Amino acid sequence: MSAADEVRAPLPDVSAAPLLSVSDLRVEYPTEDGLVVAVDSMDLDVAPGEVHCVVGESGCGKSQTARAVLGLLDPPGRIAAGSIRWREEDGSVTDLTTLKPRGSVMRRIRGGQIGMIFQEPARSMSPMHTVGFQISESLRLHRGLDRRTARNEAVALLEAVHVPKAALRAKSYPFELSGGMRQRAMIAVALAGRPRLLIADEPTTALDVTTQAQILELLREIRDERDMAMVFITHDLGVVADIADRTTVMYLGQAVETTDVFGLFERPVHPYTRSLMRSMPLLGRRENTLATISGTVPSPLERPAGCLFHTRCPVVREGLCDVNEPMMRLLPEVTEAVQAGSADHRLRCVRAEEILAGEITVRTTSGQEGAKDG
Ligand SMILES: Nc1ncnc2c1ncn2[C@@H]1O[C@H](COP(=O)(O)OP(=O)(O)OP(=O)(O)O)[C@@H](O)[C@H]1O
Repeated sequence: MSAADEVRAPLPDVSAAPLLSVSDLRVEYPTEDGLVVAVDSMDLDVAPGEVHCVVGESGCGKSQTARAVLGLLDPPGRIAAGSIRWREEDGSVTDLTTLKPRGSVMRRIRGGQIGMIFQEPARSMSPMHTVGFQISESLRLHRGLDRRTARNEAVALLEAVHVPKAALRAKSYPFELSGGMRQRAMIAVALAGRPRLLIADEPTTALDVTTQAQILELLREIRDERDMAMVFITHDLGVVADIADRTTVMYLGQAVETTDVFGLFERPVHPYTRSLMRSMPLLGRRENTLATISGTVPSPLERPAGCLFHTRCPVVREGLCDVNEPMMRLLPEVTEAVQAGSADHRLRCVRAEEILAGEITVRTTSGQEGAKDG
């Protein structure tokens, strides 16, 4: 059984109006060395109730995309182009890029309708206040509860995320808790506003393997119990196999392939996605050697012309890939893809048809796949 087979079915309906729709997003940082383009032409649609994983190597713009959505870019970072459309409960749509990051509307959405958890609880929890106080404050701000009700509800939330002796732990400061318990407390804070979307940025990366599995299990349970979607940022394909409904693969600030979890594991097409899949350890993989992706990620100060991946691509065609900037488009072999359940498989590669037709295969440096053409 492949890793993807273990993911629960059925997948959420992606034809439903997206809850979150990031379109053509560009995030820039003017620096002394020049303009850093952290995110460019980035698209990301999240359907109601789906777990959408965002994967890619370090520095590819996963966190910057999430922080742009949350209005949490550090100065001098700025959204230079694009839209971030958020569907409100009443069906109306708000473009989050038009809101003041610290304004009242954004504060109502962030931490309320959109919850967030990070790798480091210190980024979303204060070391100065008890865990119970922080959950209560969120309950009061986003749900208008009075002090006493909020206190009781905070303990109930800690119980819901399986913190033992919740009433006692509510009186603890974050630093008094173990890593796993702190992560659970942070999840309780995030859930206090009854979010319809939870943005989780590498929430399990710093944890040991056992605790990581427990937190993933908790997140799955929460998603199934509450009507909540999740954007889950990770560089770990094992985590993707465990939790994702859909996945967007990012390279150098943009989405290069987006597909449901079956498409990702059974039928990845983009040469970068294929290389990435070969380079990451996965439970149950038969080969015991891992490939490396040749070359290094170009500097975001000097982004290549044409396809951003062409400088490392094993099937680059000179005169084509280094010239033409590929657009995001639907998988060409639509009929078969639809039958396989990947109706919304999109990617950014001008050679996708040749790859799909088997005219070229993507060779990685460990050489598990042979090339029919170069
Ligand atoms: N304050 C800043 N000033 C300049 N560049 C920045 C700043 N913050 C982020 N960047 C750049 O934005 C790009 C994207 O960073 P981001 O943190 O989103 O990557 P990531 O994919 O989340 O990586 P990781 O997995 O390591 O967290 C990187 O090239 C990074 O150097």
